[in-house]
Amino acid sequence: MEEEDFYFPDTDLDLSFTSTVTDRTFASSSGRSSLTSSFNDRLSTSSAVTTSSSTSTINHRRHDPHWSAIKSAKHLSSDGNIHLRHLKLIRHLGTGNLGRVFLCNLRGDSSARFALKVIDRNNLTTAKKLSQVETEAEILSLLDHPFLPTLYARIDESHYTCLLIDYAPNGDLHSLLRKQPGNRLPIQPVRFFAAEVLVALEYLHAMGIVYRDLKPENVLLREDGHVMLSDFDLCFKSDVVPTFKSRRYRRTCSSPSLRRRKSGCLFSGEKKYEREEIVAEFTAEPVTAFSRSCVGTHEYLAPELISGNGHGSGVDWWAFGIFLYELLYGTTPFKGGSKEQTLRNIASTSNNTVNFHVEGCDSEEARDLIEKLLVKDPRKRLGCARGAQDIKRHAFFDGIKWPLIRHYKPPEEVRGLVVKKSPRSHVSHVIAVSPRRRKWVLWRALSYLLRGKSSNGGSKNQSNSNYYHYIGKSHVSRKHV
Ligand SMILES: Nc1ncnc2c1ncn2[C@@H]1O[C@H](COP(=O)(O)OP(=O)(O)OP(=O)(O)O)[C@@H](O)[C@H]1O
Repeated sequence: MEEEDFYFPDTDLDLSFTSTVTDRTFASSSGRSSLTSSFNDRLSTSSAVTTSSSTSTINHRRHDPHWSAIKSAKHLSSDGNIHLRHLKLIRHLGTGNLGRVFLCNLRGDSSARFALKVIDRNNLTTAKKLSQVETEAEILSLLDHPFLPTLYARIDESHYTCLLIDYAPNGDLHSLLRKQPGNRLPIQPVRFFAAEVLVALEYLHAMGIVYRDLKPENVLLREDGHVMLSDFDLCFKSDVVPTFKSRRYRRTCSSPSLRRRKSGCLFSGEKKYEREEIVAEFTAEPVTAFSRSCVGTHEYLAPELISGNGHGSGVDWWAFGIFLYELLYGTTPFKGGSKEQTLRNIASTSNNTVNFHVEGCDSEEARDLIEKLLVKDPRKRLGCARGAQDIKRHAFFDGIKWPLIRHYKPPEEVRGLVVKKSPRSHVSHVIAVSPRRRKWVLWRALSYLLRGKSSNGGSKNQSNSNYYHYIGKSHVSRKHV
């Protein structure tokens, strides 16, 4: 497609957003819309972004080309703010419930590309839609995470509200799924995408934000193949009381040397041992979150959302279960012939009745995790008590070094995923390793680090890059209601 330039007139903006050059690759292809009826949740915090380009530059990514471009443009602006006249629209990326999204860059600086979400407030006919715009702007202004978009500027000019955010050139996961045989992905790419989404949800929950619209359409893919959750207009926010607790948990181990170890090791049979570990855990779940609004996308709605008796952050863990199922099986588990039937199927589900009689993944761990997430009673659902920690510990994610998650290399075997190599990707793949192998890898890494320390005077940077390098080499291993 030929790229066209759109120039913002300095005074009148009315004609600036009427272009219909659409990049179909990025338009949502599912037709699954999110429910927005009875949206009435109010955010509890005051808006952090009220004027144009007021987003703070204390962001840890201030040295990246996007922030540098923003800073230069601000210097050139007489009032120190970004205005629409500073932006050059390149093409239309897609249209959503609230507005249109354009690819753009700053005039005179094509090194950094952005997505500009343009909302014409004159077109928002209801108070509910206006409130959704404010919700999205407010949530975006709070985010600072590699798997979530950064808000570089909010621009309020004339009757437009524009949000300048990260551009994700690899489209969305739903479109990617449609390019795969059977509309499903192999287990390793699923582990990769699911792990990143899990970490993004964990961060949102720690900020007191309940997402409520998880679906492959809202998981965008960055240039380097890593995920970026989008669409925050259905979120709601509550308080979080972070806790730091020691917890005992049992792990199955097979090493015979454990037999000789102290009381923490429970003998259970000839070769298998259960070891009790005491782990200090940080949990920050919005446990007091409560809403009665029925919002989301039919196939992803949790039973408590449909019943309308009130819901909290557990709806995101239910949706995470549906998300995993869809990536692995190419469909959703409660899908009916109509939206009403889908809702009836979800409402009538009882615990442990997920239908796995469809062609797709045969991983027992995956099925077990999905079953534990798709539990009707939110009090018994995995993730609802201690948040993402419990899900991260599930065998499905065995072997993932969570602190290194953003350094994992995106899956290369996925058809249609064009990944630009990033210097950050040191760790080769998200491959499951046995506890024994993991211990060996850690032990080798430790001795490698110690050796490095004595020979290079203990340079921190040197040790870290060696560690990543070492781990890498040793193969650690649809619209609204
Ligand atoms: N940061 C981005 N980078 C690349 N494409 C984007 C970006 N944000 C949105 N898009 C594309 O623009 C389209 C419209 O996005 P938008 O967020 O406005 O609405 P939506 O995702 O369809 O959801 P809703 O209607 O619920 O708001 C999306 O389908 C997506 O493909």
